[in-house]
Amino acid sequence: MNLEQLFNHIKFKHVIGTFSDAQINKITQDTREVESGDVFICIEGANFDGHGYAAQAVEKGAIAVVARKQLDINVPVIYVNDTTKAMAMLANAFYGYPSDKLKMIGITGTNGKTTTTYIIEAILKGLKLGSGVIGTVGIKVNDTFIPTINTTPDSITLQRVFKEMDDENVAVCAMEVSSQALVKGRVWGVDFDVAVMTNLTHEHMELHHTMEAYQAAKKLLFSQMGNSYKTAKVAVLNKDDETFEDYREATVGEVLSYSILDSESDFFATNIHYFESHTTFDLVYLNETYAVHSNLVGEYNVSNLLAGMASVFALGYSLTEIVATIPSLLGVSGRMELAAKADDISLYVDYAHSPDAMEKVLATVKNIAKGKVIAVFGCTGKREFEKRPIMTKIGIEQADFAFLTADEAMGEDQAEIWEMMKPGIPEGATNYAYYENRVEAIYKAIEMAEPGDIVLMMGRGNDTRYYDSNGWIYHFTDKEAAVNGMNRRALLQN
Ligand SMILES: CC(=O)N[C@H]1[C@@H](OP(=O)(O)OP(=O)(O)OC[C@H]2O[C@@H](n3ccc(=O)[nH]c3=O)[C@H](O)[C@@H]2O)O[C@H](CO)[C@@H](O)[C@@H]1O[C@H](C)C(=O)N[C@@H](C)C(=O)N[C@H](CCC(=O)O)C(=O)O
Ligand SMILES: Nc1ncnc2c1ncn2[C@@H]1O[C@H](COP(=O)(O)OP(=O)(O)OP(=O)(O)O)[C@@H](O)[C@H]1O
Repeated sequence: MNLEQLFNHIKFKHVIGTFSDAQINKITQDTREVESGDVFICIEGANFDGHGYAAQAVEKGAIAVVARKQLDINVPVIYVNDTTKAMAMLANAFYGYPSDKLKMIGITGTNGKTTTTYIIEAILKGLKLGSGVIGTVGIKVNDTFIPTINTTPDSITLQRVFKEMDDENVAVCAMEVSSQALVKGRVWGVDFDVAVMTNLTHEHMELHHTMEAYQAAKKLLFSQMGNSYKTAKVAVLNKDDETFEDYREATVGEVLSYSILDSESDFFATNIHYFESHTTFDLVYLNETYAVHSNLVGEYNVSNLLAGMASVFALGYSLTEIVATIPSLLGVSGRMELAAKADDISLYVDYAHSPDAMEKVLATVKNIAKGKVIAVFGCTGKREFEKRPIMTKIGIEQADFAFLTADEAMGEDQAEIWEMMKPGIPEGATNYAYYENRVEAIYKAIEMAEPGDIVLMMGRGNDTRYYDSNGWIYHFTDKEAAVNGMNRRALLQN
């Protein structure tokens, strides 16, 4: 594709300079990635203004630059009034509108997005369909894994990945859509066939400031889904969540509701039985009952399973076949994952880092523990300060004993984080201890555990990168600390 062909896809523009016939190598918004033959797009970000990098992009071989502000450079400049919108339009055009060719499921909500994408992936694999996943854990194109920085990447990365998915015969892509991505236009031009809402609770206030703004941000996924009945669009909505009516009104698509409380919902889970390592329930859809067996535990995962099954069903696949695939999912990495088990003590790692997720996972663990529930958790640095006492309170009130410690401090002073956690300690509570060092907290929790107990490490899931108070970044996983802690316990006992 040459410059003329690419920029024909933008209606309102002012071009300074003359386009050459050269083929475009790629489009990018980052000078650190610029190669000869690229088109560079200037984005005004949170830290830098891309316009300041335009000259550097030309030095590195950019053959055209898209800008909003006046530039003095010796390659054609395409002026537009919104470079982020232009970036989404150009990325779609450059990669040939690949999301139109895939079946796209977008999942939003505070908690449960990652889990739901992996439920969908397992169903797709069970149905022998090519599958794509995009989210917090990374990108998967069938079985090829690609690491990412963002839960929902920028529009260029997205379109490039969709193209790759299409080339690799992916039939359905399940992607997490963060509220930040919706607000910042990262998913502009993504043709979702199905949009899913898990739930909405207090999170990400550093960006949205109020719950109303946060709810409005997530609603964009539903209001942006194609306003046409030529291709079927479906909104899969959680009837147990307060957003249900609001989001139902926002979409022109057909709605499939799901619930574990309301028998009037389309996908209704009843007769639910919770076991230590699996869950069974009856799925009722239009008076037909399907027996579901899942290796995921916890009430919240029944909701996630309903969302996952409804999403694939919305694309036209047989519900009987979908239900038959559910046992194939053994678990989701870092989400209630058994990290170690010995002496009848089970150690789980989980990604709960919001008050609601903590409540849900602690309730689940209390349900299955034969003995005590010993929790280990902290609060992330540099964000969501108001969550800190709330999480502290929940952890101490719900666990039999809570080891409070550091999560990723992200360069913030851990002593400061702890000061903000302290007001959440319930009056008179004695069932907690604070160890600044997370490894020490995990070891102490393991030391305390007796047969029948569960140690639950929350907040980090399967994260491998740890960014501490001093600004140092190094490899650290809760799972490895748990295994080492169990070995240490065995040594201490002998
Ligand atoms: C605050 C925010 O949203 N930041 C995102 C944003 O970066 P930014 O606005 O800070 O960009 P910037 O660093 O100021 O740079 C501006 C422009 O100059 C360019 N530049 C910059 C430096 C240089 O040397 N050369 C150059 O060309 C940059 O490429 C960019 O185009 O655009 C980047 C590219 O798309 C994102 O990777 C980055 O996400 C950062 C890593 C981030 O932490 N984002 C969070 C807030 C986020 O989006 N989180 C959600 C998930 C949340 C959840 O559900 O838990 C997510 O979807 O990941
Ligand atoms: N439906 C749900 N409702 C409430 N809590 C949930 C739900 N599903 C999972 N959780 C809890 O939230 C944690 C994170 O789950 P998951 O990674 O699936 O959510 P997410 O929406 O992708 O989160 P993030 O946006 O932080 O990446 C889990 O480890 C579990 O403790």
